[in-house]
Amino acid sequence: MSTTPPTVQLVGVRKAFNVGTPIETEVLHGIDLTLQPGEFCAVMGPSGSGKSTLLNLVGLLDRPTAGRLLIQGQDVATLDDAALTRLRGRSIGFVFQYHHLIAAFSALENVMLPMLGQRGFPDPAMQARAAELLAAVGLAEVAGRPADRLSGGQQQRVAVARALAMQPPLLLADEPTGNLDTVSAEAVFMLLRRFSAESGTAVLFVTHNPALAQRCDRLIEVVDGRIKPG
Ligand SMILES: Nc1ncnc2c1ncn2[C@@H]1O[C@H](COP(=O)(O)OP(=O)(O)OP(=O)(O)O)[C@@H](O)[C@H]1O
Repeated sequence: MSTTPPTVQLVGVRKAFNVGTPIETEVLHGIDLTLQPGEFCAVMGPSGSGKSTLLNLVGLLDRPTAGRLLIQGQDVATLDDAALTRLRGRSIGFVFQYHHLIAAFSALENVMLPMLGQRGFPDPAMQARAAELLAAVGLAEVAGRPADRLSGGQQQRVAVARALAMQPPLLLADEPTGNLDTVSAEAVFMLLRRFSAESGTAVLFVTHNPALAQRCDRLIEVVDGRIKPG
């Protein structure tokens, strides 16, 4: 019998940074966390508690100093940097507070970028998929407009469409609604919720907004580099 592995599993994960040889400072002190497919998990915690460090590890942008990290059952310690990059491109979408769109590119071109990264050349199917995603986030009318001529809320919705382009099993959202007004924040949140429910994508959603956090499937709190028991 085959069972689907958790999308993310951390066992005793620690992260220390070198802050001048030989001084190391440990920021995460043994994190245990399991995220199942389709689970939408809010991450809260004071500034500096280690939330972004945790997301960087789960997003394969950095490696733990100790402990085990598995993505869809695969222990990432067994992967070299090239394999890690491939796994990240295939499996993980990112949405940040500041969306990092390419200003001069149209909304459509920005959404096509991850697909281009995988294929290396544009094709009509890619364009159709990007247009479909923009329609799904309510931006069909502005698909051809350069990113820097969109409102903040529209830009963040483009960033969400871009993150979903590869249909990743895991989405990491670091304060994606942090710089948005209430109406735009609600639209982006609902979009992420809907996408996760429809596609079985597991989501880690860092937020300082307790009202949004309460509406997630689960809420974890990171305090001083540990997940608060609760
Ligand atoms: N590359 C690094 N080198 C040294 N220390 C680091 C590094 N990255 C993060 N830190 C430290 O790790 C701690 C946790 O930082 P982190 O950015 O993960 O917190 P956070 O919970 O995401 O905060 P915020 O809510 O303000 O974004 C902080 O004390 C920070 O200074």
